[in-house]
This record gives sequence, structure tokens and C-alpha cells, in this order.
Amino acid sequence: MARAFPRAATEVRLPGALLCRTGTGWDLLAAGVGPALAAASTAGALTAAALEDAPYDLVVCAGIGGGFAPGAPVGSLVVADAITVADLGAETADGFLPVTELGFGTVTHRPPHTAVRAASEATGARTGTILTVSTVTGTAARATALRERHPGALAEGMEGFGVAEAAAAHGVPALEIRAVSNPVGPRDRAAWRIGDALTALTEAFGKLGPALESWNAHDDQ
Ligand SMILES: O=C(O)c1cccc(C(=O)CC[C@H]2O[C@@H](n3cnc4c(=O)[nH]cnc43)[C@H](O)[C@@H]2O)c1
Repeated sequence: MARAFPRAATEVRLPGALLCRTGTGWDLLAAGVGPALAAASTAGALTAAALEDAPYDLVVCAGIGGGFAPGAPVGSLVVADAITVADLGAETADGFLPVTELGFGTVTHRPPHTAVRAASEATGARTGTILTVSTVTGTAARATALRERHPGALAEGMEGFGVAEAAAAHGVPALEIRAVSNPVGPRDRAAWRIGDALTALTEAFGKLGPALESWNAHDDQ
């Protein structure tokens, strides 16, 4: 994704993560795989910026992901209008209960809708829920269960909710964009298109920056 930014970048090592200052006003953080590491890395970068009196205005979680058919085919882009953790809760004899039904926590962050619209118009991305999972879906049964519980889900990834939790703790809005590299469902390595998805994501990033620079956070208030 650094290829989407024209200028030379400077790398800054943060505890547990590498930050790349692109010199364009956008910093790139290699936040790691999974919600816990992504949350820790994002919180570290947000805290470092706040301590330098240069807080961020927006966090964008970007990566490849699985797409739910037929809404998000391989190669398509999805911008989240809801960033929802799918497996944070308790399994009961009557099914899964999210932590919110246990009486605590959060399971969904909603990005500012004007930023979602700006991002999807600029990149051609579809908009819908992006689920965060700690275990990649690998069966048709699990895909069906997720779809039933989250009818608006278009994609799944492993970091969005962690990034959004860290951003929310700092009072900073968060977006999530995924380029679909594989279908959500039975594991099929032959169907993965990781290179194509990364190319689509890099192209989208080139358009996202200018679109979000003209986005005004106050439009959502
Ligand atoms: O081994 C597998 O079957 C498998 C299938 C899909 C993805 C993985 C990963 O280890 C992905 C790690 C990485 O990529 C994102 N990602 C990509 N596709 C998916 C997906 O279908 N479900 C969840 N995450 C996905 C994820 O955000 C990680 O950053 C392995």
C-alpha cells in the first residue's frame, strides 16, 4: 500500500509495530494479524501521536478479506458501514450470545456515514458490514451461521474491530476497507486471489487519500 504514496517514506519503530510516515499527511502502520495485535499496535500509534501533540483525525483499517457471496465477489472492494466483531461473546445451548447481551462491552462500531460514502464513491467499493473474526471461516455451515446472524455482512477480516476499539478509546473515527481475496466458506486455496486483491487495495488507496482529505468530520455531527 505504500506504493500508493508518491514520496519517500520514513520508518518509525514503535513498540511492537512499524510506522511509515509517507510525508503526505497519511501514516501507514503495519498493525499485524488478528484483533488483539491490531488493537495494541493502533493504540500505540495513537498514543505516540497524542503525546507528540499531533493526534490523528481518522484511522483507516485496510487489508484483504473474505467476501460473502453474492454481494462481495473476489476482486471487489468493501467499505464498512458497520465494523462488527462476530465471535466475542458466549456460546450457549440456545446459540451464540454477543457480549452486549451478557451486559457489557461493544460489538459494533459505526464509521461516520459521510466518510463511508466518500470512500465508496471514490473507490467504487460496496458498503456493508465487515465482520471481525479470530478464526477464518472455513466451512459452509459457519458461513451460513454468520450470514444468518449478520444479514448485512459483505466481508470478514481479522483486524477491523480491534482497530476500531483502539480508535474509539482515543475519540478518533475509524473506517475499514477490504479487498476481497477469497470467498467466505469452505476452505479452497485454489480460489485465493491475494495478489489481485492487494493490487485492488493499492489502487483504492490512491483514490481514498484525496477523497478523505476533503471529507469534513463535522458533517456527521
Ligand atoms: O488458511 C486459510 O484457510 C486462510 C483463509 C483465508 C485467510 C487466511 C489468513 O490467514 C488471512 C490472514 C489475513 O488476511 C485477512 N483475511 C483474508 N481473507 C480472510 C478471510 O476469509 N477471513 C478472515 N480474514 C481474512 C485477515 O484480515 C488477516 O489479516 C487463512
